[in-house]
Amino acid sequence: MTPLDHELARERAFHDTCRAALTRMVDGAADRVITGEDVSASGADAETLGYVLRSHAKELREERPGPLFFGALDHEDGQRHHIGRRRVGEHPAAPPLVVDWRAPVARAFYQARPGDPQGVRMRRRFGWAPYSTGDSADLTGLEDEHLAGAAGPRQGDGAILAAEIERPRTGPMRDIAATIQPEQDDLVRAALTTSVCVQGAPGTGKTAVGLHRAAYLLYTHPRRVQRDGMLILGPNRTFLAYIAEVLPALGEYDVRQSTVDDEMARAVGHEPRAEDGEAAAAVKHDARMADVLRRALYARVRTPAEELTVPDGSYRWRVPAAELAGIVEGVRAEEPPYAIGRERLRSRVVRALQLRAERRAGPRGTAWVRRMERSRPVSALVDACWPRTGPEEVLAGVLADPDDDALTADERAAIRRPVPARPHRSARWTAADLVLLDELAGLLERPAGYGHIVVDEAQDLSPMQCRAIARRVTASGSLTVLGDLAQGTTPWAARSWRAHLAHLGRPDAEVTALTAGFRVPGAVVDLANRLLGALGVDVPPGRSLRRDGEVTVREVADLAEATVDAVRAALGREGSVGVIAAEPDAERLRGALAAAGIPTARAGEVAPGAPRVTVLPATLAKGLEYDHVVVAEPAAVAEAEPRGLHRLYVVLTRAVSRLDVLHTRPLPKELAGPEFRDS
Ligand SMILES: Nc1ncnc2c1ncn2[C@@H]1O[C@H](COP(=O)(O)OP(=O)(O)OP(=O)(O)O)[C@@H](O)[C@H]1O
Repeated sequence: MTPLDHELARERAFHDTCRAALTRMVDGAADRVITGEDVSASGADAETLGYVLRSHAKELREERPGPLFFGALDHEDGQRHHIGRRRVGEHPAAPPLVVDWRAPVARAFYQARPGDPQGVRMRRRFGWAPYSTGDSADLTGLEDEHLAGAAGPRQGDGAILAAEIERPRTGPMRDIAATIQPEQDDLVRAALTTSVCVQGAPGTGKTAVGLHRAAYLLYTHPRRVQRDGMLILGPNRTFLAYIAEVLPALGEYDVRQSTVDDEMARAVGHEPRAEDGEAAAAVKHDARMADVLRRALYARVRTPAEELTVPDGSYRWRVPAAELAGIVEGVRAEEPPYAIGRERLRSRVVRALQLRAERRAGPRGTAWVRRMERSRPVSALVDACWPRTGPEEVLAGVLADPDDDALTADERAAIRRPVPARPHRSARWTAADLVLLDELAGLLERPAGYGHIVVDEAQDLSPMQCRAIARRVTASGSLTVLGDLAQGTTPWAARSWRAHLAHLGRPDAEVTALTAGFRVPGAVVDLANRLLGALGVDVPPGRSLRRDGEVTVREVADLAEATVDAVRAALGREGSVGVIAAEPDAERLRGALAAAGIPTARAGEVAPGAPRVTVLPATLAKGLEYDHVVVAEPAAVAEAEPRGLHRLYVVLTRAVSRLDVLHTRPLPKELAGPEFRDS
């Protein structure tokens, strides 16, 4: 037996020990589940405790089977820690067999290096068979890195890390807990109160960082983050389906994952049932709309023309119009949410009545105050000066007559739309209208916030969408903003992070650039980077950490035929295949592949058993990745929309290993250059 075999045998035996302990943990958790009938605590408390324990037991039971650790640290003080996706230990107070990757003691696994060993003598990485369900026999390799002290020889050459980075992709996105890199770890473990912004070239791990940061914060601040809630926002449902498995794999099940559009629809209680033209959408998403809406709402507030008279038994209390006007102006100047302003006005008016009453007739109690507040004259005054209203009514008014100097005549014309005065509930709102309704709802009442929001593909948000997100963060909460200015494809996409962060309510958040790419091979990065100069943004170009990669760029006579051939060839290798084209081409190519007997999936179909080939329109490619990508007719992708070159940049950078670019028409000139050969 070689020393390596001996170590592997020892580690497999330890894994068996951990597995047995985990089984006892699962059984123990189930045994500890109680209900209101089992304990003497008050019914509600027992029910809450029971719920928590039941949830914990259920999570443990439903945990996906897999290896229980991926690394280990030998510390200079002689301690050894195995590190895995979750803690394994039967007794909460005793040292665990496996430490959770998020625990402070695990940090050195990601950060220690020869010049700065952080008390670590040796770091060990374990190699597990692909798709292992956690059978100890699947532990097939280990690599040791001696960082300090009596340095022994390094076993392995970093192949375990490289294999993890270069592994073929199938199914949904996976977690990267085993291989988080130091610069990623800094972002993952930033303090809860710190809002971070990551400008990352394609495939640098922005999404991965955001999801692991979410898991880290939930582990490190369970009470605070769980109490206020955590929200992950992605660009579309296809993307959400792709990332949906990552947090559960890290043991976190209670995180809301949504799109901005869905979040708006849920908040305002309407689905979008109409579409805006380009010009109207551009105006509605512009930051100036915030002022337009605020002015429209507060234009409803009026100063009273007459004095207030309230009968009270044999008395009549009077407040002169000038004093009432002062009260209204005073409340308005305080800029409370509109609904609170209404109640504040009511109580100040009653206070003015009370002062008069007490001067004449002695102290008035709470019951008197309540009676005055509900009295008809006071309610009529409040309704007249600070009328009750709702977001739909105000927006309908703005769209019917967008009479605000902040907008040009053309802009007013672009959004002018007759909306039935009543009932507003049945109006046909557009997606941009929902954002405006949400802005108004936020002016009427402060919404409940989340403790932390992770926003992916944030470069594509409009200023108004950014404001909607900013409103949803609690006063002490924070944001993780992830994006790439070069991948901005919406008409309002950000060109600078500073301005964007200001709309997100975090003008001072630090912007960190990630440039080391885990997805895109060097040859693909080189091709995509040819577009960068034409994209009008100042971002550092990405580079690749991968050693593999092939690119072919071919002019072909028949796009469908060439696509079928390229896909056939790709299917001879391992991994997923993505065929990406402009919308009408995508449908045509799907048909050609079907006719050739090649089944295809639609974007976002990640269920086991889904076909290996996905055909998708370029507009849905953002955030996704495939081992082999066939880009059909790049010129059509570039021409399909105003920011078509940005879209093409996104499309080209979806390839994990191999990229075929097929074209019948000339390539966009920005992409043309020296020919690519297989590398
Ligand atoms: N430290 C890492 N170890 C292994 N794989 C990694 C690491 N970081 C990222 N990856 C992998 O690289 C791929 C790209 O990551 P991710 O999708 O998070 O990048 P991104 O910056 O969001 O990309 P894009 O902007 O193109 O959408 C994913 O498959 C991810 O799992």
